[in-house]
Amino acid sequence: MGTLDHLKCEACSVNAHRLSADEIASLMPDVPHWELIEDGTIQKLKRVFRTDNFIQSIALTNAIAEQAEKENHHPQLIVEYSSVTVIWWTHKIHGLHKNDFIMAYHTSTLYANMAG
Ligand SMILES: C[C@H](O)[C@H](O)[C@H]1CNC2=NC(N)=NC(=O)C2=N1
Repeated sequence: MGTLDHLKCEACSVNAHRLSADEIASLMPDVPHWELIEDGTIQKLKRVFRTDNFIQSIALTNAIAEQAEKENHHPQLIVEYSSVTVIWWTHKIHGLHKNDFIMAYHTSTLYANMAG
């Protein structure tokens, strides 16, 4: 049970707090297997989820989509026959917000529950 387990996304505005390097470093342990990447000047969280087949990739994608709609916070998804790549960042602030860590945590939980 991590510190992000019971957290929900907050509504994000253009003035929302973009996480500092220290804040990101303190949150990374809560999202094991996620990678911090730089896309130009934008920091993002990325994880590749392996699947057994395309149907499973689509099922994981749909589960992530449902959660994203519920939280009104959406990832970039790359759906392939044996993996789903999930990339989180907050578009409005061109960087990482705590919402991204919350959603990365919940995405990992979805995957773990699907994998059984
Ligand atoms: C209008 C709507 O609330 C916003 O555009 C939301 C939708 N989902 C979002 N998802 C992400 N990752 N970043 C955003 O800034 C964002 N904004």
